[in-house]
Amino acid sequence: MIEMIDVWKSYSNNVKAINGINIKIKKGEFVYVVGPSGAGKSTFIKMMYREEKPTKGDILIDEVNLSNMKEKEIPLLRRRIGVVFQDYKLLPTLSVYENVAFALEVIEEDPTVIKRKVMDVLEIVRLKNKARFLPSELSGGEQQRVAIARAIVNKPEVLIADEPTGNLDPDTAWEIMNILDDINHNGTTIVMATHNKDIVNTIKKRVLAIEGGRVVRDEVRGSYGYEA
Ligand SMILES: Nc1ncnc2c1ncn2[C@@H]1O[C@H](COP(=O)(O)OP(=O)(O)OP(=O)(O)O)[C@@H](O)[C@H]1O
Repeated sequence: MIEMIDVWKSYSNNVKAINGINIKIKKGEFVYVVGPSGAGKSTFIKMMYREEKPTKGDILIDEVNLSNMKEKEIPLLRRRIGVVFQDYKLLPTLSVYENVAFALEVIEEDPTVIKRKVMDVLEIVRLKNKARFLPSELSGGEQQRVAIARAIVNKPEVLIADEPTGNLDPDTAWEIMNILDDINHNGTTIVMATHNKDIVNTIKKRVLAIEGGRVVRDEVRGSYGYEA
């Protein structure tokens, strides 16, 4: 369902971040993206939701080619792909409920449908009881759970996570992983960049290791392979 064919990415400062990547990710897979700092993991991930455009090559999500996608088509793509970041990126003046509902309001969903969908998804991340809270009134793990709820409320086919446990203590990181694992078991494809050695070595999944903008390892039930 996700395919990269001979993908290259140079930034305007001439940094060559991705240097010829060919990969296929099947529907329902869970893939860890690992590698040293500066290896190109974030760039690889950003190209999957068209935050960055490849300099060369094709990126296909099902039949849609992101490389020649028009700007006006991007919002439709973002409905099919949920994204979670290390720093949550919640809107600070909106409540938990409003942060999640926002993703549906922008697509003009019916208000009663919005309410049902938001409460359903807050149930999945176990935050129904904090729906009226502001992000600043939540712990880091709770904020990340809101961000996950927002990312999955549109029922995307793919969930992309860039270091989702990077700011969290080990126990909270495990809690987030268990939620991501549940979401994956319900059929959502997950691609997650991470530096968390314990998680990668314990919850075994496919591992793509990137170094110098190339895939240097692709293992079905891989290990982290670097010192933490
Ligand atoms: N917007 C940008 N403009 C110019 N260069 C960039 C930009 N973003 C990333 N780079 C460069 O591209 C290379 C790959 O960066 P990237 O953020 O993809 O690595 P990473 O593997 O995610 O690193 P980390 O683990 O530290 O987050 C680095 O040399 C980085 O400095």
